[in-house]
Amino acid sequence: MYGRIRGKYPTGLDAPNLQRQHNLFHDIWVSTDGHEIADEVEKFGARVHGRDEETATYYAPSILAIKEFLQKHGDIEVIALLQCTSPFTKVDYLTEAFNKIISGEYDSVFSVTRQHKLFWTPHEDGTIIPDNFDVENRPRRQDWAGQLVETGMFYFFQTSLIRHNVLQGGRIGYVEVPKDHSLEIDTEFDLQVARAISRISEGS
Ligand SMILES: CC(=O)N[C@H]1[C@H]([C@H](O)[C@H](O)CO)O[C@](O)(C(=O)O)C[C@@H]1O
Repeated sequence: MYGRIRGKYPTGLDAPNLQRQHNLFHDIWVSTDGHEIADEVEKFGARVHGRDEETATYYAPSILAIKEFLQKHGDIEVIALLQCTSPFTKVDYLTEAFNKIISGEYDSVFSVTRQHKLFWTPHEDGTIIPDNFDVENRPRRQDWAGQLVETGMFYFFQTSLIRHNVLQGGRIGYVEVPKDHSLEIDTEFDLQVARAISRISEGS
C-alpha cells in the first residue's frame, strides 16, 4: 500500500508521526511543486512527487493530481490520499481506515464527521423549505443521531476506481472523526481557528 500526502503544507510531518505512518504505508509521497516543501519532506524520509503545472493550480481537483501520480506509479493497487488541509489528522484514524480497506470488505474508505445541522433549501420565489427535518417535530440534538458529513482528511481507495473517475466507489466505508479534529483549512479564518485550537490543545 502506498500513502500519498497532497498539497502545500504536509500534514503530520513530525518524525514520530511519520514513523508510525510508515508502519501503515509502503511508501509516503508528498505531491508538491514547492522546493522548500520538497526539501523539508525528504528530511523526514517521505518521497517527493513533483506536481505538474497543470495539476498544481488552485482549481485542479485532487483526482487530477492522483491520475498524474498514477501515470508514473501504475503498479499501485491501493492508495491513501491525505489532504494537508486537515491539520488534525491522527494516525489512529488512518489505522482504522487502513484496517477497513485491507479487510477486503471495502473498496474505498474515507473520513466523515457527525453534524446536527438543520438544512434548508431556498426556492426561486424567495421562500425556503426544510431539507432534513420536519418543522413540526424539530429534532433536538439530544434525540437525534445527526448526519454524517464528508470531511476531507483522507481517502483510501482501490486505484482501479480511478478508471471510473471516482475516489469513492464499490463498497464504500467510512471512519468517523470527532468534530474537534475535523476542521479543514480553506480560508485565512480557518487557519486562525486551527492555530487557536492547537494552542488550546498544547495548553491542556
Ligand atoms: C478528494 C477531493 O475531492 N478533494 C476536494 C476537496 C474535498 O471535496 C473536501 O476537502 C471535502 O470536505 O475539496 C476541495 O479542496 C475544494 O472544494 O476546494 C477540492 C478537492 O479536490
